[in-house]
Amino acid sequence: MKIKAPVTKNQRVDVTIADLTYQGMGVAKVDDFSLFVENALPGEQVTIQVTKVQKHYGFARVVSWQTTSPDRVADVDKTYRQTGIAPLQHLAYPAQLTFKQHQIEELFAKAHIDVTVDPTLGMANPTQYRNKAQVPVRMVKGQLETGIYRQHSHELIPLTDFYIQDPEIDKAIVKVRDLLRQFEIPAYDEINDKGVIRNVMVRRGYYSHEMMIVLISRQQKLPSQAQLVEEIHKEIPAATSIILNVNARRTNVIMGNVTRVLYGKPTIEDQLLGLTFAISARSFYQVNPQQTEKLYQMAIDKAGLTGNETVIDAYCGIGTISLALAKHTKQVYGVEIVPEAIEDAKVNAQKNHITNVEFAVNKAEDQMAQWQEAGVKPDVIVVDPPRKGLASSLIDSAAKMAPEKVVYVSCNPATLVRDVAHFQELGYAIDGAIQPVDQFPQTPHVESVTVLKRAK
Ligand SMILES: C[S@@+](CC[C@H](N)C(=O)[O-])C[C@H]1O[C@@H](n2cnc3c(N)ncnc32)[C@H](O)[C@@H]1O
Repeated sequence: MKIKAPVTKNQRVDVTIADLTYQGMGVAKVDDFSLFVENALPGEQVTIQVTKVQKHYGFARVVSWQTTSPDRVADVDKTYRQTGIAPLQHLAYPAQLTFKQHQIEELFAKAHIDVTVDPTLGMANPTQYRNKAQVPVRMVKGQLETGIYRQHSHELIPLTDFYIQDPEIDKAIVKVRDLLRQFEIPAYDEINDKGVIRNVMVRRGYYSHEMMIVLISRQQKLPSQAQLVEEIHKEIPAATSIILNVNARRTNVIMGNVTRVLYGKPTIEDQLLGLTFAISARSFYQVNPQQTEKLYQMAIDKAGLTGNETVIDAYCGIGTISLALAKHTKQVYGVEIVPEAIEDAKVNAQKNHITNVEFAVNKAEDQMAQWQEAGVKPDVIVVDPPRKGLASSLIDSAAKMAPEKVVYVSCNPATLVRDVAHFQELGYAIDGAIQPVDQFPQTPHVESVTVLKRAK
């Protein structure tokens, strides 16, 4: 049945914002037809102008506010919202934390699963927290620029202060940008698939202050490579690792498969919970180090280890959770799909003199099936998957191994709910409250820890 939208493009309407989507957009209803409105908060009375009408919903922008929410932060820089750096910046931080808690509650309620969600653990200073930046390099108005894309586009907005990033990283990006200009290294031209330098990635150790700079190039070698590297090293002495990554493909994936050390070490080091970790360019490492310590401690506490357990850490990255758990238990098995991350994990076990861990490079779902067939009997399984959540077969294998507990570290409550429902079908139930931890302030992303316990 064709639904006739009650509004047309460019029409102005007075509305009260009814809700906030999980992406941070205000929701206005006109005769039950939803309009998504950027920079609008629940309760606000606004005049909106319709910008797009689709079959079942539309989009609008605020023309004027008649009333504003008590949770509104005034005078925010709209670039941070438009680029997706900080889509929730206009919402006061305590309200952001409540928004995240409610998001988990709502998603479980929709699935008819009874849960308690504790208040989100936030940060004292919820800005400048990111330890990693990946910025595109493009020509804008005839000049090489670094910045960020406008949301849902490939239009580069030049930027030097990224607001949620470690300011030392922002400064390093500007220095690299200036050197790229000085050596006249051509920026990548996406439309014609020409040019050289595509992206710059910078990662900085929160405790170590070591910095890794990765130049992502379309070519095997950069023009003036030796001089450029020498100058980067001179300008940024903290850069203990300067890397070239080659990505010659026409793709939105940032890194290619070839990684070459141009200066220093292939890894930088950082510490978490008193352990030292080597991190290579292509390995995952949590972006908010202060909150990561809280998150991991929460996962360790909730695992309730006595020292005698066998634990599986699925999606283990460079072994951060595995090694933090290893100190509290008998044996840990970790699995991860990225080979470089597992190389880091093995080095990290040695660095921290930890011998009761075994790491495997594999798809977690395949490795879990192999462990199950081999008769591994974990007492606890920790999972920390990417946003798409757990493979269904992983849950089946996990349940067959009958661990007492599953500790689920999730960065996406929607897939968490789906996976919890599957575990419930296999005899597991949520134990205690779900704990959200704010890993991504100013953004709508929600991280949490949930414990599932096997029915006796
Ligand atoms: C959210 S990260 C967690 C990593 C680690 N636990 C940490 O806290 O640093 C998810 C990890 O899963 C890995 N991954 C993605 N798909 C996978 C799969 N099918 N099997 C195993 N690992 C996978 C990614 O490379 C990434 O390291």
